[in-house]
Amino acid sequence: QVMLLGDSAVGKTCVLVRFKDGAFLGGNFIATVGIDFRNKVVDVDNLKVKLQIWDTAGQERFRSVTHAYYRDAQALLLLYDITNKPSFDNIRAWLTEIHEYAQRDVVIMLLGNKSDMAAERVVKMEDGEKLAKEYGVPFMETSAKTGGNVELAFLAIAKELKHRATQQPNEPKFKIHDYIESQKQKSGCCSLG
Ligand SMILES: Nc1nc2c(ncn2[C@@H]2O[C@H](COP(=O)(O)OP(=O)(O)OP(=O)(O)O)[C@@H](O)[C@H]2O)c(=O)[nH]1
Repeated sequence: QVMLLGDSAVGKTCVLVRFKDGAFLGGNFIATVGIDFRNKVVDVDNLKVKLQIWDTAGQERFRSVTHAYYRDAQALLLLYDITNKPSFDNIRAWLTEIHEYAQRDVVIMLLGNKSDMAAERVVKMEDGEKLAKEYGVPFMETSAKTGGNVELAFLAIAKELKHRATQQPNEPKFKIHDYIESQKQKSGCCSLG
């Protein structure tokens, strides 16, 4: 199981819909109530990995509902919105909650979403990178609108989980940081090959 976490309106539902259906939910913002999930099967080195992805409500009043699901998650995608400073400042509080409720070896990835909104940006990419480094978690900026890095975020998680499940003693360990660094698109844009 993979869980999406972060403040309300950072784009958790949109990132999931982009990954699942390849589309962008523009227009009216409809806050998630409680928790919702979608499945997607991805190919990892010719092996099918089924991701069950839980989309949680960012609003405070649903916190007690979502806490109950943390311990079943193998991976957590923690999102903030690059145009919303408080959503970035709250990441530390999210990480504290994660350490309190999630499994100790859970895979965590930090995502700065809405990278397409360059004109409204208030959180620098370096600040995201710095915070991620401090906590030792992989980081990338994503855009549910253009699709930038969305697929990569889930694929990196799927690869990591597959390696954990099938790791042979003599096999080199999968390095999620290196994989992401070699694959990621630096800008939010989409027109790469
Ligand atoms: N430009 C742009 N807008 C986005 C992006 N992702 C989400 N949005 C918009 O941001 C708003 C909130 O997106 P949601 O995905 O519903 O947010 P959420 O994090 O699921 O919110 P909660 O369900 O309350 O936790 C919507 O109006 C989206 O259209 C993005 O990458 N780029």
